[in-house]
Amino acid sequence: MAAQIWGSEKRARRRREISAKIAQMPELHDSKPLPFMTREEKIMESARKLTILTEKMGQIIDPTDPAELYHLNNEVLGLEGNPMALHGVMFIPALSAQASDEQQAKWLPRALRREIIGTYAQTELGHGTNLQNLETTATYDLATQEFVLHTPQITALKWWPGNLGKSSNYAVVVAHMIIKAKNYGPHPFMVQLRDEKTHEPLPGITIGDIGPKMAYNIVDNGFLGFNKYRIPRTNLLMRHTKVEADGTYIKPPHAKINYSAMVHVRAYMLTGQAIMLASALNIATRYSSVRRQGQIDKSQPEVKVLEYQTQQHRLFPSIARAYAFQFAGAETVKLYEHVLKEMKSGNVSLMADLHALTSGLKSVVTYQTGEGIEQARMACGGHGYSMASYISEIYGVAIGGCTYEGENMVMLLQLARYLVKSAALVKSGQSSKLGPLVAYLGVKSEPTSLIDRIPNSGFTEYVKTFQHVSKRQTLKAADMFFGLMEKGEKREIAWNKCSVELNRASRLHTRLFIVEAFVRRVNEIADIRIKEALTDLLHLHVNYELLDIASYALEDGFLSASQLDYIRDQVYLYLGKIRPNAVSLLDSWEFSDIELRSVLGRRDGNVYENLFKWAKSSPLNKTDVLSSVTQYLKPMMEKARL
Ligand SMILES: CC/C=C\C/C=C\C/C=C\C/C=C\C/C=C\C/C=C\C=C\C(=O)SCCNC(=O)CCNC(=O)[C@H](O)C(C)(C)COP(=O)(O)OP(=O)(O)OC[C@H]1O[C@@H](n2cnc3c(N)ncnc32)[C@H](O)[C@@H]1OP(=O)(O)O
Ligand SMILES: Cc1cc2nc3c(=O)[nH]c(=O)nc-3n(C[C@H](O)[C@H](O)[C@H](O)COP(=O)(O)OP(=O)(O)OC[C@H]3O[C@@H](n4cnc5c(N)ncnc54)[C@H](O)[C@@H]3O)c2cc1C
Repeated sequence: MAAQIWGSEKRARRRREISAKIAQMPELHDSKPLPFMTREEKIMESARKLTILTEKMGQIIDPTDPAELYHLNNEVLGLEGNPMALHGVMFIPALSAQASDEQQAKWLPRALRREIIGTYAQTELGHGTNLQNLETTATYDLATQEFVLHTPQITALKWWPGNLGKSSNYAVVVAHMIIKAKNYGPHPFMVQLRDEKTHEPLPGITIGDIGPKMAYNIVDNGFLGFNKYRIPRTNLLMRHTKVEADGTYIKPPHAKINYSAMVHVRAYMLTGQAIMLASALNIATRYSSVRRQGQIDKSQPEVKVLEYQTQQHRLFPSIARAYAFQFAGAETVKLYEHVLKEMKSGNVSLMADLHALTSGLKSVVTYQTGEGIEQARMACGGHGYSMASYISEIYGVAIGGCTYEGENMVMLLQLARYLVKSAALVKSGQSSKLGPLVAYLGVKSEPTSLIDRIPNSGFTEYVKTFQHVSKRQTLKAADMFFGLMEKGEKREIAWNKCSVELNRASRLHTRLFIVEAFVRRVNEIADIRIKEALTDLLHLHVNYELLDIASYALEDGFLSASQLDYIRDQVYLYLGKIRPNAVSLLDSWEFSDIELRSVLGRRDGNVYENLFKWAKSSPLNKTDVLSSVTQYLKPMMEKARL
C-alpha cells in the first residue's frame, strides 16, 4: 500500500531508509516539543536543524530528488515551516521557469548551493488577488539601463511573502513594469534585498516580519518597501519577456506565462494537503482504536470509540479523500511537469487547461482537507484540543492553503471561466472542440441514473452520475450568465450575479475529476489484496461524495429517492467493511513518530503514559508555584481573606 501511496516500491523503500537514518541522528530531532517553544525559539531551532541538514543532506537523501527533499523536510523541519521554505517552493521554481539560460547560470547554482536565500514577493498590503492592481512599480530608466523599484504608498508594501521578513536576502519581486510611461503589467524581477555579508537591508529597502499568524509561525512572512531602489535591466526575468537596452519590449508567448510559479505550487500543494489530512487522520484513528468510552452492548465491556458508526462516519470518508487527493495530486504533478517542459520550448497551448484544473483542485482539496482535519481533531474529544495531539497545528497550516496561491473562491471562478467557454462550445454545436477534461460536457447522458440497476458495473454508473450533475450545473450556470447578458446586463455584472452558481459548477467538475483519478488508479493496480482494500475505500468515496451532492441529482430526477436510500446503505456497508483496515490504511502512509510530532498519535499506542509524561514536561510544571501566583493571585486571595 505504501508503494501505491508514494508512487512506487522504490519511493516507499527510500522513505523508510530516510526515516531510519534520521532516527539515528539526534542532532536532527526537535530538542523539545515544538508546542513548548516560543516563536523565537522555534525559528532558532529550525535554523539550527536547517544548517545541519545543509551539511549532511547528501548522506541522507538524493538532494536532486524533490520527493526525497520533501520527505526530509517533513521529518526534520516539520510543517510549521522553516527559514528557507519559500526558497525551495517558489524562489527556485520561479527562476527555473522564468529566468533566461544566462540568468539561470548566474543565479541558480548560488541558490541551489544555498549561498543566497530567496523568496517570491508578489502580494501587497492592499492587493493579493487582483494582480492587475498591484502598486509596486518598476520604471525603466533609459539613461542608466536600470529599473527603479518604488513603493508609492503604504498599500503598495509587499506583505505576506514567506521568509521575506528576516531570512531572505534575495527575492523574485513582482512589479508593474513601466517603460516610456507605458505600463506593461506585472512582471518578475530578481532583487537583492540585503547585504550578502552583513545581512543588513540595503539602502532604499524597508523590510520586516508581519507578526504571528494562526499557524506556520516558523516562517517569517514579511513586508517590503522600496524607495526608488535601482536594479540592472538584466534583472527582469527574461526567459519569456525581454526588454532591450533601448526600452523595446518583447512580449511573451502567453500573457499569463509569468504566473507559472503560482501554478507550480498549486500543482504540488495537492499531495502536501493529502499528507496533512492523512497525518491528522492517522493520529485520530490510532487514538480511536485505543480510547475506550461507553458500551454498545450494555452486557459487554467499554468499546474502542472507533466501533461507533458516528466515529467511522466522521473519519473514514476523509481517509478515502486523503487517498483520492494523493492520487489526483500525483496525476496533476505529472501534467504540470509535461506542460512546463512544453512551455520552456515555446508551446503554451496547454496552459489554460492546466490553470483551470489546478485552480479547481487547489480550492476543493484545501477546503475538504480543512474539514477532514477539524473532524479528526473533534474525533479525539478533549485530547484533540490539546497541542499534544498536534492536530490544531496541522489544521492551521493546512487551512492556509485555502488562501495562499489564490483565494479559493477566486480560483473556482477562474475554473468557471473555462467551464463557461466549454459550455458555449457545447451550445454552439462544437463539442468536438472540447478538451479531454471537459469532453463529457458534450456527451448526451441517460435520463436517469442506473446506479442500483446494473450489478457489477464497477464504478461506471457512479462516474456517469457525477458527470451528469457536473454537466447540468455547468450548463445551467452558463445559461444563467448568457441569459443575463442577453437581457442587456454588462458581462462583469452578469458574471457576479451568477458567481455562486458558477462556483458550484467548478466544485462539481473538480469533484468529478477527483473521483475519476481514484477510479483510474484502482483500475491500474495489479496486487489483488491492495486492489481489494482500495476498492472498498473507493466504494465509500463515490457513495459518500454522491450523497453529499445528491440535491443536484434529485433536482431533475436523475436520482430517485430509492436510489438515494441505496447509496446511503452503501455508505454504511462500506464503513463496516473498512473498519478492520482503518488503522492500517493510515499506517500505510508510514509517517514516523518524529514526523507526526503527536503525543496522542504515536505508533506505540501508549496514549495515557505519553500524555502524562508530556504534561509533566510542560515549562509551567518546572516549579510548583508560579511567579504569576506569588505576584498577583496570592496577594489578591490574601487581601480578600482580610
Ligand atoms: C513530491 C512532493 C515534492 C515537492 C513538494 C513541493 C512543494 C510542496 C507545495 C506546497 C508546500 C506547502 C506549503 C506551502 C506553504 C505556504 C505557502 C507558500 C507560498 C505561497 C505563495 C503565494 O501565495 S504567492 C501569491 C499567490 N497569489 C495568487 O495566487 C494571486 C491570485 N490571483 C491570480 O492568480 C490572478 O490575479 C487571477 C488569475 C485571479 C486573475 O488574473 P488576471 O491577470 O487579472 O487575469 P484575468 O483577467 O482574470 O484572466 C485573463 C485570462 O488569463 C487566464 N489566466 C489567469 N491565470 C492564468 C494562468 N496561471 N495560466 C493560464 N491562464 C491564466 C484566465 O483564465 C483568463 O483566461 P480567459 O481565457 O478566460 O480570458
Ligand atoms: C500562509 C500564507 C502564505 C503566503 N505566502 C505568500 C508568499 O510567499 N508570497 C506572496 O506573494 N503572497 C503570499 N501570501 C499571500 C496570498 O497569496 C494572498 O493572501 C492570497 O492570494 C489572497 O489574496 P488577498 O489576501 O488579497 O485576499 P482578498 O482578495 O482580499 O480576499 C478577501 C475576500 O475577497 C474575495 N474576493 C477577492 N476578489 C474577488 C473576486 N474577484 N471575486 C470574488 N471574490 C473575490 C475573496 O474570495 C475573499 O473572500 C500568503 C498568504 C498566506 C495566508
